[in-house]
This record gives sequence, structure tokens and C-alpha cells, in this order.
Amino acid sequence: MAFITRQNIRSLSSSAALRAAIKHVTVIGGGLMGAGIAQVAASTGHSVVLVDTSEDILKKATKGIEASLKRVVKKKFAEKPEDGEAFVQKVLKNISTSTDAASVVQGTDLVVEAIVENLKVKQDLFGALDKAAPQHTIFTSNTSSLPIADIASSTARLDRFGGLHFFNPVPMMKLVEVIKAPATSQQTFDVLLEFSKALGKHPVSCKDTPGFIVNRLLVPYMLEAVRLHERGHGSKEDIDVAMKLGAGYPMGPFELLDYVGLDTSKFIIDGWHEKDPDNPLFAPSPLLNKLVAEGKLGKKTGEGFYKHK
Ligand SMILES: C[C@H](O)CC(=O)SCCNC(=O)CCNC(=O)[C@H](O)C(C)(C)COP(=O)(O)OP(=O)(O)OC[C@H]1O[C@@H](n2cnc3c(N)ncnc32)[C@H](O)[C@@H]1OP(=O)(O)O
Ligand SMILES: NC(=O)c1ccc[n+]([C@@H]2O[C@H](COP(=O)([O-])OP(=O)(O)OC[C@H]3O[C@@H](n4cnc5c(N)ncnc54)[C@H](O)[C@@H]3O)[C@@H](O)[C@H]2O)c1
Repeated sequence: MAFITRQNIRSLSSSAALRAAIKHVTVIGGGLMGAGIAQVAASTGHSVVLVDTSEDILKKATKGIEASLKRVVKKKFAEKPEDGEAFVQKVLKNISTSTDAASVVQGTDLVVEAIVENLKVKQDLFGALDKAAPQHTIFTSNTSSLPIADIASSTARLDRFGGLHFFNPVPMMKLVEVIKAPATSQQTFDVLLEFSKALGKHPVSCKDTPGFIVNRLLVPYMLEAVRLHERGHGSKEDIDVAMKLGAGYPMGPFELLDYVGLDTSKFIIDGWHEKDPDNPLFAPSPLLNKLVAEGKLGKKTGEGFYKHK
């Protein structure tokens, strides 16, 4: 570990050297995204510590990772199921868990944060981690909508702070948006691009602008679907079928909102509305607000726009 130091980081030029820079990864948040990121990092040979606030959440996350890995190997090792089982066990061995982020970051090359979409909570976390992590450790956030520069402002490592935005479900979705904030160094950015490739993902470069590329287009689209339904211009079922069969989307907007999480979707739109209240694309939705207030957060709680088993 600790391949990158401030002294040798300038000599990191080849792809191989950049890839070798990240061996030990700490993923903070063991929910939908964090569990998927930990799974993919462990599957590609990284040693991973997954952090959350309670042992119960971590147990649930580990069970989810095991179930997801079994789905992956069913196809990948269809001819040799015993090799598939060995792969699952090997990957699970690469993952340990902890409820104490500050102690585990002492041995990490990269932090990927995937906790709740709230600026203050993220800043508090990174402020504490900055004091505990070694100099060489790179910090990243998987935020959907918050400026990376704002999250990084709670630390003194602005040059070693960037964005790594994964997509749900992480084991299946090939894209990673790599975000270069104004103070992110070119070396950090290059390491993050190579790390994304080492995970088997396709990185794209993004500026630190609201929603980066995908969410700036996708979130207004999903909210427009809710508004269309609120106006009585279509049932959610018809809108979903229309977008799947008429536009070739794998999920309709209501299915996707349930999949992403209605709380996360509300955090995103509320944050943008606060900053740009005149933009009609960022207007809050009464129906979304009502469902979140009722605790109907989508697939993860068993009900959102739809009921889930
Ligand atoms: C808001 C945020 O900031 C950004 C975001 O993340 S926005 C959300 C982005 N994500 C999307 O848009 C997802 C859109 N949906 C899809 O692409 C597809 O519906 C899907 C990949 C989720 C599922 O595919 P679908 O064909 O509908 O269902 P299903 O048959 O269950 O799954 C297809 C394959 O994926 C696998 N799979 C699905 N979820 C999986 C998971 N969590 N782990 C492992 N494998 C999984 C299945 O095993 C299956 O494999 P198979 O073809 O070998 O049987
Ligand atoms: N859901 C999506 O489709 C999606 C896609 C891309 C990015 N994101 C972003 O990823 C992040 C996580 O989203 P999610 O959907 O996985 O949320 P989630 O609610 O499923 O999981 C969040 C996890 O973080 C944990 N947590 C909260 N505060 C913590 C702290 N201080 N320390 C450690 N753990 C803490 C919670 O206990 C929970 O397990 C958010 O920033 C979100 O915007 C979400």
C-alpha cells in the first residue's frame, strides 16, 4: 500500500503505475451504491473495507453483495459452477467491514464515499477523515448532485479530492463519471480514470457542474414524467410502458425512480431548486414529497410509486 507519496506522485505517468496506485479501498456507506461499489472493487482484486453506521446494516450489505455475486457468476461460470462458488468466496474474502471510518482510513489509498445525499453530513465525514488519513490517500464522493468542490472544502486535500459517480446497479452499469473539480490535480484525476478502468468500467470525464452529465439529463426527465402524471396526462403504468416501448429505455421513469430511491431523488431536486428556484425543470413535485413523507422510498423500503415484493 501507500504507493503514492507526495514525492513520487509526479513520476506516476504510465497506465500500469497509475493502476497500481490503488490497492486498498475504503467504501463509506453500505446502502444501494456503496455495497455495489465494494463488490466491484473486491471482484477486481482490490482489498476493500466497507463502512456503515451499524453492524446490522453491514450484515445486510454483505448478504446483498453475496446474492449479487451469485447472480454474476451464474452467467460468467455457467459451465463450471464450482469455479463460480470459489470466485464468490475469494471476492468476499477481499471485503471486511467496520463502523469506525477514521480508524480504517489509516491504511487506505482511496476513499469512496456513498452516504446520504446531504452536503453537511458529507462535509462532516470528510472533515474527520482528513485528519485520520495518510497524505497520499485520495478522497472521492459518489454524490449524485452536490458540487465536489463544496464537499472537498471541509478538507485540506483539495488536490487529492475528486468525484467518482457510479450508476445503479453498480455491478451491471458500465459507466463511471470521473469529476475533476477546479482544485483536483491532474495526477489525482488520472489515477481515478485508471482506477475506473481497473474496475472494468468505462469512465467519462466530467466538469464539476450540477448533475455532471447523466443526472443533469436524467433527473429532470424523471421529474417531468411525475409532473405529467400529476397533471392527469397519463397513468404511471402507461408512461413507463411508453418510454420503454417508444424510446427503448430499459425501465420507465417511475420504475427508475423507485429503483434509484425516492429520498435520493428528492434530495437531488430540492438541492437544485434551492440554488436555481426559477428553473421549472427543478421544481419540487408534491407527489414525490408525499411519498417520501410517508416513508415510501421505492424498492429499498418495499414501496414507492409501486409496491415491490
Ligand atoms: C441517480 C444516480 O446518481 C445515478 C443513477 O444510478 S441513475 C440509474 C441508472 N440505472 C439505470 O438507468 C438502470 C436501468 N435499468 C437497467 O439497465 C436494467 O433494467 C437492469 C440492468 C437494472 C436490469 O435488467 P433487466 O433485464 O431489466 O432485468 P433482469 O433480467 O433482472 O437483469 C438482467 C441481468 O442483470 C443482472 N443483474 C441485475 N441486477 C443485478 C445486480 N444488482 N447484481 C448482479 N446482477 C444483476 C441479472 O442477473 C441479469 O443477468 P442475466 O441476463 O444473465 O440473467
Ligand atoms: N441510488 C442511486 O441510484 C444512486 C446512484 C448514484 C449515486 N448515488 C449517490 O450515492 C450516495 C448513496 O446513495 P444510496 O442510494 O446508496 O443511499 P442508501 O440510502 O441506499 O445508503 C446510504 C448508506 O449510508 C449510510 N450512512 C449514512 N450516513 C453515514 C455516515 N456518516 N457514515 C457511514 N455511513 C453512513 C446509511 O446507513 C446507508 O446505509 C448518495 O450520495 C446518492 O446521491 C445514488
